[in-house]
Order: sequence, then C-alpha cells, then structure tokens
Amino acid sequence: MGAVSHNSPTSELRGVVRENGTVRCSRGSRCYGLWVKRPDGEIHLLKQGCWTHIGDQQECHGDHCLVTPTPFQIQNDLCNANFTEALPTADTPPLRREETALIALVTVAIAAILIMALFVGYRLMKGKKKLRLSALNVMEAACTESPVDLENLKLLELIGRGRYGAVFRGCLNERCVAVKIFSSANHQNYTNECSIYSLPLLQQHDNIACFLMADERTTANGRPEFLILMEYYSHGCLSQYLSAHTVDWLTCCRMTHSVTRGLAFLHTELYRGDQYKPAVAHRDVTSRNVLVRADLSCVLADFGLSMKLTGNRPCRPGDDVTMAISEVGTVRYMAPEVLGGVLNLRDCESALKQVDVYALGLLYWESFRRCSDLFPGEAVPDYQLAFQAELGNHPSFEDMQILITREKYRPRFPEAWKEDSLMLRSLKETMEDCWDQDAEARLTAQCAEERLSELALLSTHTAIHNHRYTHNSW
Ligand SMILES: Nc1ncnc2c1ncn2[C@@H]1O[C@H](COP(=O)(O)OP(=O)(O)OP(=O)(O)O)[C@@H](O)[C@H]1O
Repeated sequence: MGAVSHNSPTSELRGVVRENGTVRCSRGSRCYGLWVKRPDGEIHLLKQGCWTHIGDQQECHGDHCLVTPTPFQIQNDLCNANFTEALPTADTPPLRREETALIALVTVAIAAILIMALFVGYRLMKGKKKLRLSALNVMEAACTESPVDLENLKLLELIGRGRYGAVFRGCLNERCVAVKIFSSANHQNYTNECSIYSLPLLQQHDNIACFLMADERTTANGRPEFLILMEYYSHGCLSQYLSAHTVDWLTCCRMTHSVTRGLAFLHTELYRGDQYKPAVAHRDVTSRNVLVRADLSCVLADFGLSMKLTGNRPCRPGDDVTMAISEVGTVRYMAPEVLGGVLNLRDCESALKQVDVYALGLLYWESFRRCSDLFPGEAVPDYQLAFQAELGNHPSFEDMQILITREKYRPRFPEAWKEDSLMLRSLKETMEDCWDQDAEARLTAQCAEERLSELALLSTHTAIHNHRYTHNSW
C-alpha cells in the first residue's frame, strides 16, 4: 500500500475542488492518495483528498512522502488523479544509498581482513624460520643490494675459532663473505648476536661490522647449526693486523678513533624518526673483536655478549639475568670491578659502559705499542696482548683478579714514551683515563673519541722533535 503527497502547483484556492475524479487542493494544503495493490497486481484507489491540517504534526512538507516502506513509488500528475507504478531506480531515497554504500564498505573490509589473515598464516606456515629473521633481512639492504640465497654458499677456509663459534671465509654468489658458525650449545650467543645486529640504525654506522644475514641449517649428521654471514674483512682482526704490521701515528690514531667511534655509537640511545636504537654495552671489547677494513679503518664486531641498556627489558639491579651475565667477557680485558665481583648494578647502564671503556684503554695500549712514530730511532716492539708479558697467553681469572683488582696493576708504558711531549702525555693520559681503577672516573666512549681526534691533530714530529715540522691533516 502506498500514499503520496504532492503540492498542487496550479491551485489558487484553499480547500477542495473535485473535477473529473480528480481532487484539486487549494494553496497551502496538500493532496494525498491511498491505493492498494492486490495479489493479482491490480492497483485500486482507496481514498483521496486534501490534507488541510496545516500546523499539525502530520503535515507533509515535501513533494514526496512515503508513509510505508513499499518498494514502489506512485507518481502523480495532477496531484492524485493518475498514477503510475515505478520500480525504485535512480530515485531510490538517499538513506538507501547510504545503507548500500555502508554494506559494500563493510563487505570489502571483511574481505581484505580475511585475505590479510590468510596471507600471514601462509607466510607463518611456509617460512617459520625465515620469518623469525625477517628483521634481519631488512638489514640486508644496508650491506647488500640483492637478496641472499644460502643454497649458493660455499665455505672456503677456516679463518678463526672463538669460544662460541668457528669463522670461515666463504663465497656467496661471487661475493666473499665471512661465515660464523655456532653449534646448538652456543645458540644463545647466536640469537643474542642476531638481536643486536637487528637493532634499528646499527647497520647504518660505518664502524659497526657489516651483517648480511643469519640462518640455521642441519648438518650431514643431523645436528642443527646456526650461521651468521658478515662482510669479509681481509685484514682480519686488529690483533692479527698489529701482529703483522707496524703503523704510523696517523694510521694508529685513525684505527683507534674508528673503534672508539663505533663503541660511542653503540653506547648511545638514539631516536631517529620512528626508529629507536637503545644504548648497548658490548661487554667483550678486545682487539680480536675489532675487524680491520682494507683502508685500515676499523669496525666493532662480535655482539654475542652484548646487552641492551635502555628501552625494553634493559638490565636492572637484582635482575637474575643481569647478575648472571655481569661477569662475562674475555678475562684478559675484564675491568677490576668485574674481576672483583663489585660491578655497580644500581646503575647498570653506566657500569657496563665503563667496563667497555676499560677494555678500550687496553686496546689503545696494544695499538700504540706498534706505532713506529713513537719509537724514533729504535725497533718497534713486537705486538703483545695486554698483560701477556705478565701472565702469558692464557691468564686465569684468579691471576687477573690478583693483578688487576688487588694490585691495581696496568700495562707498562715503554721507555721510549717517557719523553715529556704533549703528544705522549696526552696519549698516556687518555689510556689512564680509560682504565682508571675508579670506574666512574673513566672517560665515556664519546670523550675518548674526542681525545683521539685531538691526538690525531698532534704531529709526532712536532711533539718529539721540537717543532721541526708539522703534518696534521687527518
Ligand atoms: N668478518 C670477518 N672477516 C674476517 N675475519 C673475521 C671476521 N669475523 C671474524 N674473523 C676472524 O675470525 C676470528 C674468530 O672470530 P670469533 O668472533 O669467532 O672469535 P674471537 O672473537 O676470536 O673469540 P671470541 O668469540 O671467543 O671472543 C677473529 O679473531 C677474526 O680473526
């Protein structure tokens, strides 16, 4: 059943005029018609007339007013005399259009969510292992342009063996790479190293080793092993390089400055855009964990023991994990407070940074002992690890405790460094300020970096040979 109201455009008078079965309504009133549609499809007029209750709530103000939800509309020529039945097409009321649009939108959204869920599910099922490393794969972009496929990896020779894994020189798609392989016993070390390498911004730094990717595989005898692929540094680690080469002042400053720069960056908490890099302590700074580039600049490597100091789950005093790992590192490079078991865990962040700087001081000593400019007119001493002369190649924890914590012993400066020059004084002071017994008195890595920049500006010849000439471009 339908009812339509229509303003009569031609009526002059207010009231009702009947002509030829048509009701003409006077101005101000509205005409109406009431029809019924029978089951056989025929439409019969039930009632027609004028709506004169102006001001009533029921007053109809529009040209069309549908009072039932009937899907057809009756159009009316002379108010309500003739009518036709029209299917709802372009004249569909606005509310219907909005409803349709809303339904379409909801349908599309549900379909999109379903497709996304299916896609994620598929990825999870297919490449569980790969997905776990997806954050790492992002970093491939930092060091390689093309995706890495381990199928083509060839291991060529063993180049080193550490406490946690063996390192091979390898070849991947014509590219020379270093491959560090961890057994399942060292899985924790592997995941920790991966998690540090996957930190935002880390791979953008020039003095952090270039990580390519990580993966796991099963050996021929069925055991799992874990791989970290890195850029291959042909000079190897710093201790290897210094064992085989002496260096001039500027080169030595440059090498030590670059390691320090890497460490200062690692220690820094950084926000860049929407990326966050927590402050990280390396916790195993040694001359074996620094790698040397072809241009002799250095990068910090080996983050298996590293620890986030800020952000999610930083170290906390009394924390079991923090306690358990507060005494790790390489014994030779352990700070007195670590050897003595008195690391200040109340300020874990500063304490662990200070431990790194202590080891950095020893690394400076090892490096500058191979600086030819600091031994004018005499042979440069052979390379030595810190405390190698005192405790040999494999010092025990107890021997180190006695020497470093109790006796407060530090590496001896060579005779040739006794000369009172600004450069030698500054150099020795920098080392001493790094390995100070009082951890809080030590330089920060950032300060050490500045000191090394300044040292590089001091010419050996100026300092040692009474200003005869200078060369300070670095
Ligand atoms: N990317 C690399 N390029 C070239 N040589 C490397 C690379 N990574 C490691 N090496 C060499 O492999 C050696 C072993 O490295 P690894 O990190 O396994 O042990 P480490 O640092 O010597 O000892 P530890 O892990 O016990 O501290 C290094 O000393 C270095 O000479």
